[in-house]
Amino acid sequence: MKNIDYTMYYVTDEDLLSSNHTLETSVQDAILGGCTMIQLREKHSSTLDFYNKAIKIKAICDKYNIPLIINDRIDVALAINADGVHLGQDDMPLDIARKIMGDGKIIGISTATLDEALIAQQGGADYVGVGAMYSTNTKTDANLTTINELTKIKNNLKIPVVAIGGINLDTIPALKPAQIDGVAIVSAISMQEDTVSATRKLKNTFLKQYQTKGVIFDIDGTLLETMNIWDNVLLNLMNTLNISYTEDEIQKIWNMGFAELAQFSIKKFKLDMSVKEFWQLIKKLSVEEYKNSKIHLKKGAKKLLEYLKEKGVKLAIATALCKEQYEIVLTKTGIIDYFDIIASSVDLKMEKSDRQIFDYIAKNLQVPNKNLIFFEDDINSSTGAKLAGLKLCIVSNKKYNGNSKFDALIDYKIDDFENKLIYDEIIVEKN
Ligand SMILES: Cc1ncc(COP(=O)(O)OP(=O)(O)O)c(N)n1
Ligand SMILES: Cc1nc(C(=O)O)sc1CCOP(=O)(O)O
Ligand SMILES: [Mg+2]
Repeated sequence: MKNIDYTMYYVTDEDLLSSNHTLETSVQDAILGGCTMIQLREKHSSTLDFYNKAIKIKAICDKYNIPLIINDRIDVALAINADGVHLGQDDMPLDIARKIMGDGKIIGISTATLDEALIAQQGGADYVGVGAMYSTNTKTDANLTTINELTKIKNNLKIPVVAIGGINLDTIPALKPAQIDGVAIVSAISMQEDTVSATRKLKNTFLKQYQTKGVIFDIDGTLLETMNIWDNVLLNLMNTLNISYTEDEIQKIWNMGFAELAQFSIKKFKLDMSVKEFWQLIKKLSVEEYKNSKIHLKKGAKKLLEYLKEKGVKLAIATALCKEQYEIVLTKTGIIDYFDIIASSVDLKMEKSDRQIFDYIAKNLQVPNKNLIFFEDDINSSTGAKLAGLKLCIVSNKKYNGNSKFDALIDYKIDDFENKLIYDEIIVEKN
């Protein structure tokens, strides 16, 4: 099956756009706000206009690697090589559409009942759009369906289920019992001036309905108070190499990854060493420091790990430390056995700014991405988690300056693990 994220599915309607937007800016901003899929729905355009718009929207979707679905028109979908088409009960029959489109394309089918949904699945649909959940001015001829029917559909289908019709910040929480794969939205995105923020709020509200079934922790600065150790590592690094960073540079260093620090230092001090040799030196110095120093867990960390284990929540680590480093600190602090998987970005050659490492952890834990939360102190290392559709909780750490560009990605912010918010809202849901 095609690996598509249906979480936040923006269905366009040019007539509804807020006056500060064009179709293109609206789609681009929805994507920046976390929309995972776009449907171009043009009910009044000529074929030429539809085609021209589709070409432009395809370029935006390709730029961000977001799937583009064309509403109703198989010819337009094929002409622009869209990812798929969405068909209603009165549109082209599914079997014919599949013959024309081929197996590689996504075909979504509108359904209002379990019977329709089962027929769509049997006929080879890739997903179903279920609605209208609530009456809506955007499509006045849609039959209403209930949350109960939606839940039945989700429980009886293997293919993804998205809800449509009157979905907004107020109605999303009611969808929770169905635990569907995503929401398809027109007006609650199109009509907003601040599309980025509106989309983000809708997505976060939707993601909150997923119970946390797995928690991923970063190590340095998040689970462990190891930042003073890294002060010493930096000092020893400067002494060993006979170099000196300015105060300003030291501030910036806390926001850099190891590779970036190596490249920066080698260039600045014209060091006669490779990035690999620089990393080996840091590794050696940090291993010494980890071995010789007292290492403290962040306040409340042990209690939280015990609590999560008892609740059957899967636990993982995503760290930039390699095995030799993390084994020392996790063993010294007595927490190494809590984790079902420890993923080192260095050992796996995957960046935390990329979603790959989070997809890897989710697969190994056998927990869907939507049910995972990532605790991290460095926002720069958190973009991958958001790209993978995880919830994100930042554990404040004074060493990191933060980055306003990424601030909007944060779902929760805490100072340490004693914060009641973790137990009352982040991990345990209040019904
Ligand atoms: C995701 C999704 N679900 C349902 C629809 C409605 O399709 P349809 O019934 O064909 O109505 P129109 O959108 O064509 O007016 C949809 N477009 N997307
Ligand atoms: C396009 C569409 N299809 C529906 C269905 O029930 O199949 S409801 C709908 C319109 C959804 O718009 P809004 O998010 O503004 O309510
Ligand atoms: Mg249609």
